[in-house]
Amino acid sequence: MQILKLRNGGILLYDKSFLPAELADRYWVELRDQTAWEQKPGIFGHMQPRLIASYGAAGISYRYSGSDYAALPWTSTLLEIKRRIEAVRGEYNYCLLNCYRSGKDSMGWHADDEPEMGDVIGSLSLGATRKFRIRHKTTRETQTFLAGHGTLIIMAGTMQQFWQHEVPKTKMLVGERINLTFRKIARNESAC
Ligand SMILES: O=C(O)CCC(=O)C(=O)O
Ligand SMILES: [Fe+2]
Repeated sequence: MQILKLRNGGILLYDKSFLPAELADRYWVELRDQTAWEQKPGIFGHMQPRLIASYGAAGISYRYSGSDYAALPWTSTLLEIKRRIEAVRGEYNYCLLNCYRSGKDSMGWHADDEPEMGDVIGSLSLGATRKFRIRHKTTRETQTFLAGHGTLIIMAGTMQQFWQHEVPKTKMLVGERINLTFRKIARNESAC
């Protein structure tokens, strides 16, 4: 496990081989086959270039790219993975899953800095290896990490305030990748 201290108090934990291969294989098959994958429109009405699904505690929903995603109830696979990541750092009540079907699927530069979002986000990758890049919002300093089968990346500290991250498209022939981001979302008490 590498612990990187980034500019302005960002913290990134990187463990390339967090999961043993057999366990990563089992989670990969279960999540690929048992997740309620959907493709959703993004902010400009185009479809997002990936499939998504969200799971979590009862009553948790998450606003993202202008849409509200009510969490489906936790599955035993997701609870097992959540416990493993919580043993490293964080405490989570929500998981957003992304499926990148090929090198054409991607996620653009963003920060998960919504006010209701906790500052520790645990991200597990399965399947094809893709680049996960981070960029400082003002200095534009950039670092690239390889997120492969069983890689854990935890973003913590002030990372979402000062840094953005992306999964760029690639022209290389790559297979499917599933990424899970575990988050802690504050309940919206004043929902009307
Ligand atoms: O796929 C990844 O590694 C990143 C996913 C991500 O940044 C997000 O879901 O907000
Ligand atoms: Fe993100």
